Amino acid sequence: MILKGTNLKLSFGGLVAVNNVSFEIEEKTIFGIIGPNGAGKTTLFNIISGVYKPQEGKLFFKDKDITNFPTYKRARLGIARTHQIVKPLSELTVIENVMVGACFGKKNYNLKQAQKVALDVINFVGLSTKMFTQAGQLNVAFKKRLELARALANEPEILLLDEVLAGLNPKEVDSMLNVILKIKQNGITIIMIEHLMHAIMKASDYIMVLDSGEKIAQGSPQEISNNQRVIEAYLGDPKLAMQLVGAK
Ligand SMILES: Nc1ncnc2c1ncn2[C@@H]1O[C@H](COP(=O)(O)OP(=O)(O)OP(=O)(O)O)[C@@H](O)[C@H]1O
Repeated sequence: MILKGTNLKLSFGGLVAVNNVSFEIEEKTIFGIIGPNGAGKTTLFNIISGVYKPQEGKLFFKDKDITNFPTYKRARLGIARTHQIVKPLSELTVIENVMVGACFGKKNYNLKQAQKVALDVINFVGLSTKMFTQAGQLNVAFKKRLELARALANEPEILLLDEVLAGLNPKEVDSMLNVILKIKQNGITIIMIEHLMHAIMKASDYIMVLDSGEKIAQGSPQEISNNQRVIEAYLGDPKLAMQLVGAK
């Protein structure tokens, strides 16, 4: 077990965004998180990465209680994330952006070491042709790869991917999925939030389903796509419900 949450709870005023959520994530697996809009997925990511402190519950990284650790300490432990809205440093080139990631990661790299890590990661995610392009000039698909590269440059043990497939065309989705599976093969544990049902079903070893802040199911992709409660949760969004049933 690399990450464990117990009875996590976080409210915004009267709204309980994450309610009594517990989970255990095994090392070197892909753990998918799905749920309708507003289910609490991003809030849970923010609790895991340390942006928010839960009002109740605890978070453990390899049995170490990290509930009160600030974000930078979690990054040093090896927890890195991408953001739903990609935020590159637009004026800087791709390689400079990734070097920033390397400098703030697990190890205290100097510039030369950071450059080496950045080059490796840029090759790995397929961004080498864009290395000297200003980040602000990239299209969405390349910006998503850059976001992934910046997180990988932290040399994480756990990588949190927040909708890295959103806005990509089917070919780009396939290509990004291949990168994600390669990251897993390299021994990194991945926790991913995704609305694209067939993609998360294909990639994940286990899936946790949230609805209105609560965990309503957890299981293999096949178990989840057969789960009556999950299908009902998605009925407010018939298109997603059909994808879920079709994703069996
Ligand atoms: N900073 C905040 N202040 C107040 N309410 C918030 C805040 N962040 C999230 N919420 C609310 O908490 C609930 C859960 O939001 P969250 O973004 O975690 O859901 P989500 O499952 O990630 O949704 P989506 O799939 O639409 O991204 C929503 O009702 C949202 O409006």
